[in-house]
Amino acid sequence: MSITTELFDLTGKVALVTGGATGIGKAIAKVFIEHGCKVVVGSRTLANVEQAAQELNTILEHSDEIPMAAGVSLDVADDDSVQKAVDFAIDTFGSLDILVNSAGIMCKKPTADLSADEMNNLYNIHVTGSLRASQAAAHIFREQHAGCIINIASVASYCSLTEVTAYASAKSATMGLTRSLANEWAKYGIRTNGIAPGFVPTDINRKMIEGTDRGRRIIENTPMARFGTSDEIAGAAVYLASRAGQFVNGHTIVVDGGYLACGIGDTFAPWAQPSEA
Ligand SMILES: NC(=O)c1ccc[n+]([C@@H]2O[C@H](COP(=O)([O-])OP(=O)(O)OC[C@H]3O[C@@H](n4cnc5c(N)ncnc54)[C@H](O)[C@@H]3O)[C@@H](O)[C@H]2O)c1
Ligand SMILES: O=C(O)C(=O)C[C@H](O)[C@H](O)CO
Repeated sequence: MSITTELFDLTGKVALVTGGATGIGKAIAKVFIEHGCKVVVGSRTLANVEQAAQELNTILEHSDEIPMAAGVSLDVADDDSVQKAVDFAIDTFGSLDILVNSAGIMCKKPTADLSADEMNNLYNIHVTGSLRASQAAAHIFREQHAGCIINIASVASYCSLTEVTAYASAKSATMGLTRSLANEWAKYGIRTNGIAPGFVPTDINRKMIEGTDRGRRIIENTPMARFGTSDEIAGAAVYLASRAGQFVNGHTIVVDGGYLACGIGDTFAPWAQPSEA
């Protein structure tokens, strides 16, 4: 094995990926397996995670004989369910080294109509859900004085996007959670970082951005002039989880095709665009 490969090698590691049956979480599970990591994918519907695990087990030759993936029913809004998922990872693969908090939901509506319940629900899934899973995993990480937590934030952690106030608030808090865990838990050998993806059409946002004016404006404001793919987000997770990222702690890496860097003041303000006449 070359030195370069070893730098990113995850052989012998075990990861739990919340929301790992679809989208970005599933892509992270896939690239982890390609780098030697065993992965438990967790999501609310058992049939979905079992199907995802079955697919993930076909990635590597012979992985059906030595399974690299397993699925567990997981609701990050429920303490017991989160603890059971962590226990499942230990029972199935013998350890837990990496937690990826990718579970998420969207709520799009004008802020004037946003209810406190909707706001709290988004916060509960994205922020408190990540806290629950991180606390459960940290029991294991502290015993072994090693562990890596990766929280999936968003470009919405950094800038305003129209009519996704609950989501953007929760994603901003995700970055705060990341910094706090990085600060408090480094002494236990735990590193906590985040990834802030740009716009990737997945179940969470496809209807909002594929073939819509909103999507067109996003692409116009992205220097690479396209949406990203889940696979393009996943590489950052390998970097953060492997020896390559072993001194990185408390940061959120933006992977957005240049969206945040290019000046997005007019992104969602069509009334501010110069007239075509
Ligand atoms: N797609 C994007 O453009 C984009 C951009 C930035 C950040 N994100 C974030 O990336 C993460 C993954 O989203 P995605 O784009 O892959 O969408 P996705 O809808 O494919 O993935 C979200 C997953 O979370 C699961 N989930 C929802 N509630 C859950 C709960 N209570 N418990 C357990 N699992 C639950 C869903 O079933 C789904 O599998 C989310 O946190 C999302 O906010 C996505
Ligand atoms: O605001 C939009 O149009 C979105 O699609 C929101 C994205 O899904 C959001 O940035 C994902 O974190």
